Amino acid sequence: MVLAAERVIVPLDVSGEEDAIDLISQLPDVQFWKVGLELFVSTGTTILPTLKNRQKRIFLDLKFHDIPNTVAGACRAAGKYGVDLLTIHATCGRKALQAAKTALVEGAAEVGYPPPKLIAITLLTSFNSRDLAFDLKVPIELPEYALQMAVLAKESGLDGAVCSPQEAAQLRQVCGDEFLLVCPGVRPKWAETGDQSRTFTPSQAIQAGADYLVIGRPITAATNPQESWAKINDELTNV
Ligand SMILES: O=c1ccn([C@@H]2O[C@H](COP(=O)(O)O)[C@@H](O)[C@H]2O)c(=O)[nH]1
Repeated sequence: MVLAAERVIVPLDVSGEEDAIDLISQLPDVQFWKVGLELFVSTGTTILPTLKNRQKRIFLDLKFHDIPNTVAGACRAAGKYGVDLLTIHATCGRKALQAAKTALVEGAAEVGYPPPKLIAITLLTSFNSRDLAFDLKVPIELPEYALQMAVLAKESGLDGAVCSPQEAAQLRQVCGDEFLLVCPGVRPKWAETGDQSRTFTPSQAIQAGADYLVIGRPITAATNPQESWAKINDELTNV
């Protein structure tokens, strides 16, 4: 039996701290929250101690993408907040991924936190095959591209990858059981897809091998977020 509280991460994709705290209070069963670009750029780091004080786990999803020295500096700083998960784009390349991982572990250790997990974005879940081929001019099939990005992350010493649940089974098979797979692009049958292209339902995503599902708007934009959370939990308990 799968419990949403153990496997679902909910993004705080709002622009104000009050709205974020309101969501956290409305959904007391959510243990793992994602802080992404919208909230971080709007309000800075203040939500991080709020989450820690409530004993919540933190996925800091800032999707770093820069040269080795710069991502290393950002990761060293992020490690000092006591976050559990942090993202970087695999397309930063091997040297930047390695430098980022080393700096993140050192930053956390400097203030006595356990090492956070650094996971690589393989290919954003809003992309489809056409976007990859015609806009990015990548001349290989999408699943193979996502797999190669995950392999690069693993070879560079990262802890896992962010991938579409549609690619999770293949990544799991190639990268092994210890490699963390975090999957956005998850949509219950009753939810709108929105800007996500490569989606699976929550139960399909778990069956494909995802460790964590990131599910935002189907919960946070619902008239009754608690009811949506309960429906997702019901679906998962039957997996
Ligand atoms: O490839 C990616 C990487 C990150 N995300 C983030 O996940 C959530 C998804 O929210 P929904 O409302 O469930 O679509 C969002 O914060 C994205 O920034 C992603 O969707 N795809």
